[in-house]
Amino acid sequence: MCLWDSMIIRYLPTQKNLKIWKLDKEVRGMLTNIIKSRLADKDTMGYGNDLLGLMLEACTPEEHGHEPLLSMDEIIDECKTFFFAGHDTSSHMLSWTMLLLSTHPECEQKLREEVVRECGNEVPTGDVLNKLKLVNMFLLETLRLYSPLSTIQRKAGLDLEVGGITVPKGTVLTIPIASIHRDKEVWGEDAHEFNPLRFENGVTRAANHPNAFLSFSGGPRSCIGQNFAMIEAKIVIVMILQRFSFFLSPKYVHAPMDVITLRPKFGLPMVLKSLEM
Ligand code: HEM
Repeated sequence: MCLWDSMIIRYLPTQKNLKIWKLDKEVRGMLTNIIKSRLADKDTMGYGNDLLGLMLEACTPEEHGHEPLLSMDEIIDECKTFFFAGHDTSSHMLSWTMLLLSTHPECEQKLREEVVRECGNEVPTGDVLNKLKLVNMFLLETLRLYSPLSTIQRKAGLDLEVGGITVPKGTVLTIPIASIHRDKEVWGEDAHEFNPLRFENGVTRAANHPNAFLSFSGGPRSCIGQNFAMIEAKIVIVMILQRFSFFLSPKYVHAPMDVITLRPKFGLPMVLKSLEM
């Protein structure tokens, strides 16, 4: 198929396109309704103290004396970006964390001890989260072995040379995060093994190269939500460890599947037991 054909096909009413357009219309409709209700409640409730609220505030011409900085369509697109970039990535990180916790019961116990020591049965505060070194190392090791994004791409903006190879301007480079994360030359002989302690001295000292850990990418276009994602994951894991012991259901089939994000193909059936009983 030539480039022209592949461009044209996006506009034809194929079954796939009809589904895409229908879903896009639904998502846009949903977001438009949320935005409309924020605008309607503005005088009594303000725009809201979340990202959408901040965007709406920045775009209010009457308050800033200029044209809106973002159009309604752009605000909707930003909402979509944040939702899709932040939802599946975080939820799959949590799935893999639960898998590794249940297959490493000795770690589960150590993490629970840390959680009980630092925050008892309370909901963790920001200060407490910073003290959870083992939980942090566990999450990083989970991300290393099961990075929600297995590859990212970059387009060379100019002719350049990488590792002795000439890369012409315009070349699309795929950065194989999953392979780099399991490379013995980078992580040592135990690269394929689960060992959270490798992160004992921080992310930059865990491998032979300071930027070897790439789950959130690196540089100026790295993940803008990485701190949020780590805080969110820590809170969830702490609250589960406080309440439940768990093990993997015999029905679990290990089949990581890479569909934009890396997910367990057949889900993650688990058996949870309340610690209060
Ligand atoms: C474990 C969770 C997450 C992982 C593994 C992850 C991973 C990544 C990676 C690898 C990139 C770079 C993509 C590329 O260059 O092609 C990225 C970008 C991005 N992420 Fe995340 N992310 C996570 C959570 C989040 C959350 C919670 C949010 C928002 C609340 C978020 C928002 C974004 C946005 C907006 C970008 C684009 C940044 C830009 O292009 O400047 N991510 N993420």
